[in-house]
Amino acid sequence: MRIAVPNKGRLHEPSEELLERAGLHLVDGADRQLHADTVDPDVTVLYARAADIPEYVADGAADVGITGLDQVRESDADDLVELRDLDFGRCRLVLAAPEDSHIETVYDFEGGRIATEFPKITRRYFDTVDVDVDVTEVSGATELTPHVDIADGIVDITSTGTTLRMNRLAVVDDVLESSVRLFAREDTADDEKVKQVNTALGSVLAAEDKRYLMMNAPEDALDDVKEVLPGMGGPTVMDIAGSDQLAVHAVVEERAVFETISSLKDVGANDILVTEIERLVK
Ligand SMILES: Nc1ncnc2c1ncn2[C@@H]1O[C@H](COP(=O)(O)OP(=O)(O)OP(=O)(O)O)[C@@H](O)[C@H]1O
Ligand SMILES: O=P(O)(O)OC[C@H]1O[C@H](OP(=O)(O)OP(=O)(O)O)[C@H](O)[C@@H]1O
Ligand SMILES: [Mg+2]
Repeated sequence: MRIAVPNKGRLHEPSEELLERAGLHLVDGADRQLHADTVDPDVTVLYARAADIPEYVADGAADVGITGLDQVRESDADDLVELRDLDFGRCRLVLAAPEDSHIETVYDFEGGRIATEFPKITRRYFDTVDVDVDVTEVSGATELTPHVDIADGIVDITSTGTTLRMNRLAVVDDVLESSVRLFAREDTADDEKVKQVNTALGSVLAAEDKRYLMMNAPEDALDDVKEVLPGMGGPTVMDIAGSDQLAVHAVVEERAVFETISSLKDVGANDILVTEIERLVK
């Protein structure tokens, strides 16, 4: 089974890190630039440009791919199946125009020119709103084009909004919300190995906002402790040899940890440990 992963750019490192955390450790080969083996002899990694990954999966060069939804939508590939939102590379594709222009809505672009790295998504968007524009494909620095009279507006990626602001551009409309997805072909989506990889990646995401709490508590405090712990399926309770205390373990939401610890102390729990969870397979 081959996984296509971005070879550079901002998605490269987080994609590799996610595979590592999922237990699919990469084994260094001489040609790590092109592909890599993993600890699972049946799973290899193919490195490709983020924009080429949907095609690689569609053509069968890889069985699953990791790249932005924007890239999947911009590709010609149509038999791709999304398996999971991997929850990084979050950004928006927006329609933007110079702040000092008279453009306020998409309809003000009628008969105008749009520059973008995403011509297909852009044409589809303008078709949907039934506005006739001339779409010019550029390969970068899209934000500059309205200032050099190449375009009246752009469709481009934004996340913090810094680049738009720096180029005195204002958002006119949202075109697409994107984040990195794991996707497959229709004919690979149900493969056993594909499912295993999907489960492994999902287990990392499921663990991310959870913490494992361990504590000791006097026996007569157990009911109160249980009351405080919202844990999945209730806490695990164990006897401690030679002690009248119990050991209590539970998984809790990360954002509830602070409050939970105060409440646990109030009802008599002590020696409370909080640890991260690497993976959580349900
Ligand atoms: N500012 C951003 N914030 C969040 N995600 C982003 C941002 N810019 C791009 N992305 C996501 O990352 C993907 C790849 O962008 P990136 O800039 O890393 O690659 P690239 O520009 O295609 O790289 P290169 O041109 O160097 O090969 C985009 O398709 C999008 O899904
Ligand atoms: O809203 P912001 O946080 O400013 O992010 C938006 C910018 O990020 C991306 O560029 P990137 O940094 O990937 O550079 P690139 O043009 O070389 O791809 C994108 O093309 C925008 O220009
Ligand atoms: Mg970029």
